[in-house]
Amino acid sequence: MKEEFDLLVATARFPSISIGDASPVELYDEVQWRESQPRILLPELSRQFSNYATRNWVEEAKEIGANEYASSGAGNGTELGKVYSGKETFEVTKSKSLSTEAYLVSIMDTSVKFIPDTTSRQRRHLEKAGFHTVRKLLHHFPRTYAEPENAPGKIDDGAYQILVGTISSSRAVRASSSLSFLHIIVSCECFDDNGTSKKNIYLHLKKFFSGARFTCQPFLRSLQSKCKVGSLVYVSGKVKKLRCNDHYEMREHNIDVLEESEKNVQIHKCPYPLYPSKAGLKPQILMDAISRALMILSRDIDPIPNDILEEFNLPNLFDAYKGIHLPENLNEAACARRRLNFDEFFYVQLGRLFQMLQPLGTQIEKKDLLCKYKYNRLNVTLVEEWSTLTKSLLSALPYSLTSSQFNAISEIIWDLKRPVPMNRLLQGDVGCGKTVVAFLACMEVIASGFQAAIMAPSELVAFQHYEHLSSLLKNLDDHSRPIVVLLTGSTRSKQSKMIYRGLQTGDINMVIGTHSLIADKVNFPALRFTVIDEQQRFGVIQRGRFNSKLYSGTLTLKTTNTTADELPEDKIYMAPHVLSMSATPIPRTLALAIYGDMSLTQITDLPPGRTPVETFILEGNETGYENVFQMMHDELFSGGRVYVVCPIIDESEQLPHLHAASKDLESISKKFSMYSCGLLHGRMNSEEKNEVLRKFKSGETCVLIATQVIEIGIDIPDASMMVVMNAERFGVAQLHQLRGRVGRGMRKSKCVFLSSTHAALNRLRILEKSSDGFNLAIADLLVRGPGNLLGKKQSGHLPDFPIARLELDGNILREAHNAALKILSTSHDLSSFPKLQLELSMRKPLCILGD
Ligand SMILES: Nc1ncnc2c1ncn2[C@@H]1O[C@H](COP(=O)(O)OP(=O)(O)OP(=O)(O)O)[C@@H](O)[C@H]1O
Repeated sequence: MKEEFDLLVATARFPSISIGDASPVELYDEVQWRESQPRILLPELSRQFSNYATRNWVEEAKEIGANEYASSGAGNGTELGKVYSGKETFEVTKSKSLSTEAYLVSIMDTSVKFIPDTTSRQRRHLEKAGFHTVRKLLHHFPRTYAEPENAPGKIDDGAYQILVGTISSSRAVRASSSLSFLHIIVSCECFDDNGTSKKNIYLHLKKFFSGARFTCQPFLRSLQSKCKVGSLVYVSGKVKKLRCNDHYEMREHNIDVLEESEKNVQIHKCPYPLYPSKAGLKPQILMDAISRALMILSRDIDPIPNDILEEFNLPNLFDAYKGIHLPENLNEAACARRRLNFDEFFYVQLGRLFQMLQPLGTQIEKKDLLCKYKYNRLNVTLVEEWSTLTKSLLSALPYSLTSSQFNAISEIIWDLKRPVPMNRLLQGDVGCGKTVVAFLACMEVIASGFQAAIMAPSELVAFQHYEHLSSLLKNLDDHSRPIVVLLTGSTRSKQSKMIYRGLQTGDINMVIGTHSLIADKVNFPALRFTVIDEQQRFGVIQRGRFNSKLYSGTLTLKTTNTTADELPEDKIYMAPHVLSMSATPIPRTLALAIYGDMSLTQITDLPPGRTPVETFILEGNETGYENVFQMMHDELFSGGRVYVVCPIIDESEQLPHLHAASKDLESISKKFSMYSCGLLHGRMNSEEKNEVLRKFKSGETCVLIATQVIEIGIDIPDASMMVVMNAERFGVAQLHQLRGRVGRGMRKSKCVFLSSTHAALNRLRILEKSSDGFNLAIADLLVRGPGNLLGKKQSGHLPDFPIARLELDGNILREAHNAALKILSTSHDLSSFPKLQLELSMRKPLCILGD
């Protein structure tokens, strides 16, 4: 009773966001919070901090808490605790009541005005720069540390260096009526090239200001006064030798001027944090505010229980903040970074898993789901238990499934039989055979009397899937063959209307289409299974819209062997199972970060008989083209078929070096006049595109000149060679996708990437060395970062990790995932961890939870 009341006081008055059926997640809003609080804690806090030097605020807070809550009948147990105050450590009494715990956690979210010795002017400046709360301020991390003791003794031309020195000249110069610059020369003591004797070197740092207002004398004087001659400074940047001996330019520099008082104190043995400035606030001011903010923290602020900290070998949060801002040595800073990094991942994982558990009804279901994640258990339904329809399609296939395909489909069917909606990502390299896995899963759902839908990323792919499935279904008996239709933006309106009606009445069992499937007018009374092909091409909202489909109509389903009347009522109102497919293999780490709540199935092998595509990286010069044309000639002569991919459709005056598909069609048709050539690009309508592809598939055309419309999903097993013009314009993952359009049949295939710049050759060479999409994705992740690898739509939903680097911190992410699972296994609704509950609501994973 008491605990409930305390938690309410601490949290319940924040504005909140509701996500789906989950209970509202509260948002911190400083102004509203302060205004709406019954003024139990904050005015007192304010009083505390103003008398900070002489008074013990935690003790008082406890007293206040005790007095306030005594009137509400709450008693408080007490124990001895410690509060860090910079130089001193106070022995204090600490309340064990939940309210005080919550209060200690919420210290992080109090206004910066409660930081000791903060003037109202400082506060205004901090708030203007976005530092409204202590948390915001403490999360402004140093970009690096200077170590005066270990400062590099030698100048390394071309390297990024941090040096300590004295300003020997500082000039603010008006260069023209609209341009000025500040030229600072810093003198540093360094070893000479032999490393024997010391000498003075001079670093030139220049900063330019453009605009008439930056050329006035007061401005120039103030610039100069900020960097006075004789000031001690840390400078960091790229060092570049100048002509004059011992003079160097420092590019992309940062300069930290030490205050007079710091001169003696700060040239200490500890690493010196170098902060990025923000909104005009000098690093020095930020550093000062941060070190004062650290004083009001105590060891109790850590919401993560001790056993988790011990298990994952993490420092306490208080030590982590201290360690990142005021480290004694670099090891301490690294350890602190690991903890803060862990937190970034942990709360995202905790939030997602928490949200996933919310809709589940019983404790058993919740436990079962968590166990599944925890032990990565492979739950499968054996072939014998598959429906007759699924088994019939399996026997109608012209090949046998690979073992990975078998595992994938058995796992999916197991999920389909659960009452909990599946949310699974099926990953596999290009051409590994994901589509047939999806088809088989659809049959299982249809056989149990429900509807299935496949949403493809383009009309071309939707059409191809439709043709592929229809050709497989032809081998089935008439009476068991389900009704499958194609619905895209190009479907004629009369036909569309019939399809809408068929879906509504349940006459149609399955629909393949594009995003037109999620249009409002499409009603699926019994949609039980949705496949989203190339899911990264769809936005999160588009994907999510399928979930609402089930509720949009009354059920009057007619299927081959079940009627609506026979369907159990309780099953009707479930959101559909979702299988997302992706051929852009995302490294597991990244998948976990984005899809913390998704199960992952991977197809790891390719159908038998496939040989790796031979890859050539060539420079697009005369010799390069001669070689390529010779290869094309040999390929066509021996009966192969060739794709030529160009980055643009029509020639462009602005980009004359880019190959245009329409222009290349002319030149290639001339060069290979014995063979017919086709053209495919995004401006053609659906019918034209389908016709061009049909001709290429049947061999009527042997060369297909196309833009990157063919990048996804196109499946023509007889295509045996690809030439990509201006390959430097594409990312590695994209080129791998393109290359995946060949080598899909038994014929040995080759792929040539022509780069019009010499510089890009090295980047492309990785494709020569590896044909494994996962390796390439990891390489791409390291080179271009997660945002580029995932593309806009997905990276927009990538949580914001200010300190963690996904490409490097995969292990910590996995640990954070396991820790979140452990916590939720102990308490499904986090009721045993009120501090965590509060912290989760205070943090900002809400945009992510909104997925
Ligand atoms: N087990 C198998 N044995 C032989 N061929 C197979 C097998 N599974 C699928 N295929 C064939 O391999 C080709 C590629 O399959 P599919 O289009 O399903 O691949 P995918 O994984 O969806 O590829 P992409 O990601 O490039 O679209 C198809 O022609 C398909 O018929």
